[in-house]
Amino acid sequence: MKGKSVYVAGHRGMVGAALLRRLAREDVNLVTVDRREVDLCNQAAVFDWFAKVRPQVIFLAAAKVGGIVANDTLRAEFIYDNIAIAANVIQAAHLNGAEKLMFLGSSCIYPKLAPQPLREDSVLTGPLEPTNEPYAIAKIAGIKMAEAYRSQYGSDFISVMPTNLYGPGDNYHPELSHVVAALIRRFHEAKVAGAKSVIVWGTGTPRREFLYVDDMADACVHLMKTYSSAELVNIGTGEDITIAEFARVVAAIVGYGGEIGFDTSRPDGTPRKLLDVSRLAKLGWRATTSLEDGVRRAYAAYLSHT
Ligand SMILES: NC(=O)C1=CN([C@@H]2O[C@H](COP(=O)(O)OP(=O)(O)OC[C@H]3O[C@@H](n4cnc5c(N)ncnc54)[C@H](OP(=O)(O)O)[C@@H]3O)[C@@H](O)[C@H]2O)C=CC1
Ligand SMILES: C[C@H]1O[C@H](OP(=O)(O)OP(=O)(O)OC[C@H]2O[C@@H](n3cnc4c(=O)[nH]c(N)nc43)[C@H](O)[C@@H]2O)[C@@H](O)[C@@H](O)C1=O
Repeated sequence: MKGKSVYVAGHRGMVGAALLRRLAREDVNLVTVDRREVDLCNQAAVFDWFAKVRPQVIFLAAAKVGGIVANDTLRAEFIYDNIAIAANVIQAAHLNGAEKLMFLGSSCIYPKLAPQPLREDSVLTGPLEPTNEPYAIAKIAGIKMAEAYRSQYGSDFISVMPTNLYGPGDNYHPELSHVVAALIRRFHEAKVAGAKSVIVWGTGTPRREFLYVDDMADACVHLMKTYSSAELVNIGTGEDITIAEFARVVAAIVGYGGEIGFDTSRPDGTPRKLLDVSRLAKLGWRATTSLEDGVRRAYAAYLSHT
C-alpha cells in the first residue's frame, strides 16, 4: 500500500470513517468521493470516476446497511443497491487496472443453521436467515465476483466477512439500526426520562458477536497488506453473548437501573452468529478492544453527538 492511491468507498459510513482514521497512520494517498458526486449504484458515474482517478488499492466499504428490521422491510433496496455497488465497483476496478481490492461481506452470508463457530467454508451449504436473505445474496454475489475476477483475470481481489460491528459513527435510528446503537440510545433516553422499564426486541436468547469498528479497520488494513488469496477471511472476536446479557452490559455502562423487558413479537433473527476466527489468528491478527471498553467508547461517541 505504501505510496499508493487508496480509495475508501463508503468513507462517511461507520467502517469507512474508521478506515480513514486507521489509514491516516499509513504512508498512502487517500482518495474519497462524495455520494452526491458519484452514486455507486450508477454504473456510468462509477466507470467515469474510476477512469479519471484510477485508484490502485480499494476498500469496498460502501453498502446499504441496517439492522434486522431494515433488512427485513427494505428488501428490494438491500438486494438492488448491494448488488449494484459490488458489480459497479469491482468491474470498474478491473477495467482500470486496480492492484488490489477488498470486498466487505458480512457474517450473515452463512446459512442460518450452519455449525458454530461459523467457518469460512460453510458459505452456500444451506438456507439463509430469511430476515436478511436479500442482503446476504447480494453479499454472496460480491464474494463470487471477487473470486471470479481472481480466477479469470488474476486480479488480487480479496473478501472479508465481518461480524456485527459497532462504534463511533453508527446509525442510531430507533427502528432501522443494529442492536448496539439501538440499545445505547434506548437505555440513555430511558435514563434521562427516568423510565421504569426498557423493552428489548425478541426473546433475548439469540447470541451475537460484536466487534469494535476501529478493531475492524485495523484488521482490514492488516489483511490488505498481508493477504492475497481467494478464500474468505472472517473478522471477529471469537466470543459471543446473548442479547439479554448484552442488554445488561449496555444498561450498566449507560447507568440505567430500571427493568428490562422483552417484546417477543419482534424478530430474533439468526439464533447464533459466532465466527470461527482461527484463519484470521493464523494470519497474525486478533481483536484488542473488550466489549465493555468498546461499548463505553461507543456511548461516549453517542453522547458527543446528541
Ligand atoms: N455495521 C455492521 O454491523 C456490519 C457492516 N458490514 C459491512 O461493512 C461495510 C460498511 O458498513 P457500515 O460502515 O456499518 O455502514 P454505513 O451505513 O455506516 O456506511 C455505508 C456507507 O456506504 C455509502 N453508500 C451506500 N450506498 C451508496 C451509494 N449508492 N453510493 C455511494 N455511497 C453509498 C454510505 O454513504 P452516505 O454516508 O453518503 O450515505 C456510507 O458512507 C458494508 O459493506 C457492510 O455491509 C458487515 C458486517 C456487519
Ligand atoms: C450485522 C447484521 O445485522 C443484521 O442481523 P442481526 O445480527 O440480526 O442484527 P441486529 O443488530 O439488528 O439484531 C441483533 C439481535 O438483537 C435483537 N435486538 C434486540 N433489541 C433490538 C433493537 O432495539 N434493535 C435491533 N436492531 N435489534 C435488537 C434482534 O432481535 C436480534 O436478535 C442483518 O440483518 C445483517 O444486516 C447483518 O449483517
